[in-house]
Amino acid sequence: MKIDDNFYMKLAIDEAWKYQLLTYPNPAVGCTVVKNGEILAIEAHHEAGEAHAEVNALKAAYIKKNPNNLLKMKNSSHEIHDYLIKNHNGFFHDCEVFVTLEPCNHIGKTPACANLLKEIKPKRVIIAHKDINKEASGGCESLNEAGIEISLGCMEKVAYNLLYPFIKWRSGTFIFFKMAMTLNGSIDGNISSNQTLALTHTLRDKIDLMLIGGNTVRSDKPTLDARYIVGRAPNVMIYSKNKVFDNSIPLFKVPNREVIISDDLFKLLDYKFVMVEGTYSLMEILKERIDFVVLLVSPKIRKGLNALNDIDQDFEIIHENMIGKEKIIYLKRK
Ligand SMILES: NC(=O)C1=CN([C@@H]2O[C@H](COP(=O)(O)OP(=O)(O)OC[C@H]3O[C@@H](n4cnc5c(N)ncnc54)[C@H](OP(=O)(O)O)[C@@H]3O)[C@@H](O)[C@H]2O)C=CC1
Ligand SMILES: Nc1c(N[C@@H]2O[C@H](COP(=O)(O)O)[C@@H](O)[C@H]2O)[nH]c(=O)[nH]c1=O
Repeated sequence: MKIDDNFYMKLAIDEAWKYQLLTYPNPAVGCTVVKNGEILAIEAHHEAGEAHAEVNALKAAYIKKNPNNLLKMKNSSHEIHDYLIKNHNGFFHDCEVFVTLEPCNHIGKTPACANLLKEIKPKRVIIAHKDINKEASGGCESLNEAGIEISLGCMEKVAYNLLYPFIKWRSGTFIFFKMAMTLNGSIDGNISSNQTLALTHTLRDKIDLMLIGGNTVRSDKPTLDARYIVGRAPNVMIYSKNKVFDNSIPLFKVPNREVIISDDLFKLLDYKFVMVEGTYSLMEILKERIDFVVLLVSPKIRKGLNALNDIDQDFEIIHENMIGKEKIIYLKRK
């Protein structure tokens, strides 16, 4: 394996994927800090409002070499920026910072990363993808003006898939289709581990709308809340022609949530971030509208409902991660 810019950037990209979709409305971003060939930190942005990937990585890199430093106690992005600007003492001058997205150049919920980098002056900043958000872009120019060497476009195509949800929800609607299955394709009953269910519930907590099929509501009698993480239950649209449901089904009883029963899929375009929980009937209907399929694969083989359907669709695997002992696979339609 060649240890080059692509190698370090891939580490940053993989770290960012661990938080894919969880950073909404922000993009998922990762960052690797390398000092004279030694990897000091591989970090990511975890959640909107929290520190950006660069800030987490610069903090971790500094602490790696200064383990008992006060910086350990600083958690907010503002505190970390302030501390590093005042105390870096040239620590980063021989560092290379690999970041999957152009460092932000504006003060939003957190201070500008480009400003922090200008102050601590790393040897080089390597960027995979330009920021498409006009408000936050301009980081490259700003670093250039400060005399910091920039390399732009390292693994840009791979980073594009990472950035894709952000690109879609900035300009319209991002729709992903989540499906849990066993290794042999069974989709009924309890499939996922508690850790994977917690991820599903974290996603439910983040989205603007969940879409679910009419039959699923009748057969599963679901709740569709975010109880595993004590989060916010999403608004739900039940895709239905029939439109007749027993209103004792738990999902109708969850407080502070809207339930729409509709056969109008154009309604999805009123929302920015939509999760579909479904299987093959719904996938067949929605396949042209779906941006990502997120498959949660449990390492079990068992008797159950399988893929007996008419769907015929090829996909590209754009990423895969483990969640505990289960696998999460991200797919894009070919
Ligand atoms: N493993 C997993 O992750 C999941 C498993 N499941 C399971 O999989 C099974 C199948 O689910 P899934 O494949 O998602 O599909 P569903 O059977 O839930 O969805 C299809 C529904 O879409 C509605 N529909 C179809 N065509 C139209 C149309 N032209 N206009 C309006 N509404 C329409 C119908 O609702 P109506 O009949 O009300 O008209 C139909 O019942 C479920 O029964 C459930 O048990 C479900 C979700 C996730
Ligand atoms: N069984 C299963 C899923 N099933 C989905 O969750 C719905 C039930 O939600 P709730 O009533 O809130 O628990 C069900 O109708 C289907 O959409 N999802 C997963 O991630 N993993 C699983 O193992």
